[in-house]
Formats: sequence, C-alpha cells, structure tokens
Amino acid sequence: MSTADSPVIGVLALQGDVREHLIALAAADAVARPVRRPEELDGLDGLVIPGGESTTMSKLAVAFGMLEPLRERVRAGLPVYGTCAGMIMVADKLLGGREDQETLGGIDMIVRRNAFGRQNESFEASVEVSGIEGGPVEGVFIRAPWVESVGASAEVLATYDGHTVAVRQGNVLATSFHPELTGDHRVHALFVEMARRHARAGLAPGGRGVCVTAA
Ligand SMILES: NC(=O)CC[C@H](N)C(=O)O
Repeated sequence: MSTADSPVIGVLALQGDVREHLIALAAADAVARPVRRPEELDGLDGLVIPGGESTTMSKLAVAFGMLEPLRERVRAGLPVYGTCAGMIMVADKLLGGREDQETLGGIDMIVRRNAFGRQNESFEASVEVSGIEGGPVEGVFIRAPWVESVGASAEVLATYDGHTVAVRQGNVLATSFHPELTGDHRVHALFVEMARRHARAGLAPGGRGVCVTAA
C-alpha cells in the first residue's frame, strides 16, 4: 500500500538496466521494486521501463503475458517513465523496429530506433530539460532513439542536436538518455512527483483513482 509521500514504483524487470533504476528511485524517495509478472503491477503508483534492447523486451513481454496488462495500465493512466529502449516501448509509432516488434504506446509520437547509434554508438551530452531546475542534466546516450515527431498532446521537454530526446504526455514520460547511470536523480525525482500526485488523487476523498496531471 502506498503512502502518497513515498509512492510505490515498479521497474519492469524483463531485461535491461533494472538495478540502476531501483537505486535512483530509492534515492528519489520512492519505494522501488522489480516487476516481472502481471499481478506485480497491482498496487503500483508508477512504472519505469528501463533501457536495454527493445526487441528483446517486446518478445519477453509477450512471453511473460505482460503486453496486454501493461497496455491496460498505460491506458488507465498509470504514470510510466521509459528510458531509451523504454522510450521505444511507450511510443505509439516506431521506425526502424523489427517487423514483429510490439510497443505499449502511451505517447503520441514517432520514435526512430537506434537513431543516434550509427554515427556514434554511445556519447554523453549536457541536456537542458524543461521542468528540471539547477542546470542541465548529463545525458548518457547508448544506441539511443530520438523522437522524429510528436502529436499535439505531447510536450517536448528536451532536444539535443536538433532532435527531441525527452517528451511527456499526461502521465507518461520518456527520455532517449539514461539518467539512472549518472548519479543525478533529478529526472527520477520529476517522475516520482508525477507518481506521487497520481497516488494522492487516488487516495483523496472522491478521488477517481485515475488522474492525468497537467504537464
Ligand atoms: N540503451 C538502450 O536502451 C538502447 C536501445 C536499443 N537500441 C533498442 O533498440 O532497444
């Protein structure tokens, strides 16, 4: 059971850098736990989808019976944060994916997989993120996607080299880069605050249990 002060945030643990997110979320005052099975989605105030390999994550989500339960949670307004491969997972449309690759959707955007990868497998860059105070964050990009275009209800939070690398739509947040690898927990803190607001709205008398906080 969550208290809204310390929201319970799951990290999808099918594949990818789960441990680093658990550590970053705990540092940002969340109760963090790995999630592999549909029943483990119950009681969450938020979910992180880590970086890794989106084609593998998609296959494992199907194999573990997680694809539809995850889609349902996104549709129901569960706060979700996707980093890198996780950004791919929350894209409504994908370019450069495998033919059988599934996404959950959640943000009206077209994401290009491995977009930064060919030129530059991995690099770091300072990125100014709207809504994050105290200066730019250090973006770690690893065979990273970029956002090719966003729909009217999605808000671009950051760009790098002319490409969109952070987006939010309602309760869904996505970054091309990996804040969990830097020791700077401000992006996680932003997401934990989204989950906290969602949890509070659900706990409030007359709360509907689902909320879409304004961006
Ligand atoms: N660091 C990452 O998450 C890389 C993403 C990977 N290129 C993919 O397609 O899933």
